[in-house]
Amino acid sequence: MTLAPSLKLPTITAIRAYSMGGAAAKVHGQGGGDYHDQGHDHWIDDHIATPMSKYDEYKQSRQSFGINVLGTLVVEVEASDGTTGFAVSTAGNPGCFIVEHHLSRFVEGKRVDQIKLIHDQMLNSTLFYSGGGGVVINTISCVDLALWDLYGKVLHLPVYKLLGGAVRDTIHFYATGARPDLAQQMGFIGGKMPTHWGPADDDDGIAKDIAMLADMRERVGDDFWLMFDCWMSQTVNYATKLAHAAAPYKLKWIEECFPPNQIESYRQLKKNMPAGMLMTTGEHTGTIEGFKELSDAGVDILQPDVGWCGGVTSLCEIAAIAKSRGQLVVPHGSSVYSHHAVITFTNTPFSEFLMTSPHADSLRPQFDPILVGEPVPEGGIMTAEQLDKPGFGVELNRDCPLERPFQH
Ligand SMILES: C[C@H](O)[C@H](O)CC(=O)C(=O)O
Ligand SMILES: [Mg+2]
Repeated sequence: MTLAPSLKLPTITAIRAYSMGGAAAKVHGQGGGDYHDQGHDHWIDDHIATPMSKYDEYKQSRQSFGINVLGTLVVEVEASDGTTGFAVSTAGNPGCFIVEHHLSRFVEGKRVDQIKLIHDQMLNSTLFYSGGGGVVINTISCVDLALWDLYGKVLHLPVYKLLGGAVRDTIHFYATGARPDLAQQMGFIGGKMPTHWGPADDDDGIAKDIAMLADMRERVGDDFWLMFDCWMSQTVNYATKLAHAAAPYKLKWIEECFPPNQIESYRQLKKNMPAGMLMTTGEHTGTIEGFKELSDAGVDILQPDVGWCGGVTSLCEIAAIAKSRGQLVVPHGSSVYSHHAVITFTNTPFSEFLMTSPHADSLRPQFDPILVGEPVPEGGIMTAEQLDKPGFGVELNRDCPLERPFQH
């Protein structure tokens, strides 16, 4: 078959990987693709419950145990017609090594539309060291996103149009941060707060997080959604007690109570949940098999991070798993990479906006400062028009302190 002349697509001539921030860098606390790499006076590092909270010395700050060691990974791909695409995720220098010395062989020389083939080759060739998740899958996700960006930029189409087009004109957002009451004033439909206490604090911990919820419910009134994000910090018993204590305050969902592979814990919690409250998780799950297991366990909302689950190519597969079960897929906040996908999903009625302003009191683009032109919801809403630019509609901010630690 010969393609129409206009459809003769260029090939990929080069892939380059850069890092910013993280433990290997001289400059820290900027944000970027590793949104946990913020300054010290930031809500996202203020005594949030984690699996490390059982150690007193790691209770106060997630940076103290290394949540920001990886830093930002930037992957840039260049086509034979001179077009470039790029993406960012969380993988820093280790990601740069994997891209330059391993994944580059599957990318260079392929046509810009061969994304699914490259995706399959990246996943299968890394199975012997990926463990089905973590920094390897973050890296593969970043390459996948860069390829979609390049494809859109070559065709002069936004990624959401390449994926089949928008199923709605707008995306409505809830906000994650320390101040749901301020998010309400900004037009968001709900607010998700981190829990600050966990099983090591026992009933006292539950009482303190419920006091925070009660105070927030008082501020926002009855109809605004409030949710808890538990960042893998709990046990089934603790999560069950917390969920029941939160029910009178109309907690909409309880998120990521356990580490990603504790499928049995999710199955148990689902059985114990108060009527009407949702159980959600998925941001640290890196395979479609993992999402199938979470779906089987009865998770109500699957929450893949498109930068950590295999990219847009995997996110579409995960959305299909959820759809086949009547479950929702509401990705973990990942800005444009998520917006372009979710506007095409029938089972994503709303999405997440992660507040990266230090006090969660103003709108700051999630991956600030690494993307130029990163859109933010206006009045809690984003329109399809805001996404109507080639690729993911953003450019790389070359004023950021990018390093290229490896070259092939
Ligand atoms: C606030 C949470 O601990 C985490 O930093 C972000 C997250 O899990 C989410 O947005 O969901
Ligand atoms: Mg979360």
